[in-house]
Amino acid sequence: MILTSQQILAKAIVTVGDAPAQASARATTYDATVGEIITGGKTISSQSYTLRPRGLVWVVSRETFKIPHDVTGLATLKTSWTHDGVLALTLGIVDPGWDGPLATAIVNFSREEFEIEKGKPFFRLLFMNHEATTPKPERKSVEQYTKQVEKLTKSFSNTFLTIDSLAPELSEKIFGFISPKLTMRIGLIALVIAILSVTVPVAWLSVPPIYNSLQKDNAKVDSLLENHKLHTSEINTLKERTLKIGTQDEKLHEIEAQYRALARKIDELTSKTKPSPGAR
Ligand SMILES: Nc1ccn([C@H]2C[C@H](O)[C@@H](COP(=O)(O)OP(=O)(O)OP(=O)(O)O)O2)c(=O)n1
Repeated sequence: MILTSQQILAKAIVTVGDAPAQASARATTYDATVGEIITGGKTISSQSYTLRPRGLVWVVSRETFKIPHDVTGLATLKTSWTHDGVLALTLGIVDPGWDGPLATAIVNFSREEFEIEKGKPFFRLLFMNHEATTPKPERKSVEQYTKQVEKLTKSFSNTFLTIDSLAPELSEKIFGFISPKLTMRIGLIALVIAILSVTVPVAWLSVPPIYNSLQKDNAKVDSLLENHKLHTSEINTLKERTLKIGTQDEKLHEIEAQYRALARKIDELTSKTKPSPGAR
């Protein structure tokens, strides 16, 4: 059975300091309020704390919860905080026998700053009545619990990773660390790699066709050279033949000339030996 706020008061579950808690504005739950705000191992002394985006802070409730043996509590963050992009890392069960405040780590997941004010509600507590149990009592004062949280937050980050706000910080750190000269060299190397990544595959694809066509061209050149050799030898044979014909022509001319000379002599002799018409 869920306890009503009157039943919560009647069972004296909630106390603030030594005084019993005021009546809850809720019908069946109790709103725990911000008591101490702790970050980086220290308790904040001011009345409020501005939780920046990605910021993480611990909150300890102002109230102490003394849970009877027949009651179990359930703590959850106020919905309006969740709607503002603020979440609690530890919610959960409050066991029978627990006698102390409650605490949680609050993370700002929003892009806006979030104001945490002491005395303002942050947790909603639901209590359920059941058969009596025999739990081991666990008592913690607000001071003890605050000291305990201070100790654990010394080794706790006060920010939570949020990539969009982390990216500018990281790039600032990286490019602040790397000199502009080195940045330029890295840029140039990246450009060369980009160009190679485009040209190498293209070259790789076009080399085999070019190689094949070169081989074909070489074969053509070889066959042309062979033809040229054949033609050259044919031309030489023809030249030799022409020369022979030339010499035969000359000899023919010579014979003709001799023949003509002989014919002339025969004519001369004939004319000499022929009796003149008056000599008879
Ligand atoms: N936001 C919360 C939730 C619970 N508690 C308290 C009340 C619980 O009874 C006690 C133990 O809670 P859990 O059982 O959830 O935690 P553990 O299992 O780690 O603790 P343990 O093993 O010591 O019981 O812590 C708290 O201080 N703050």
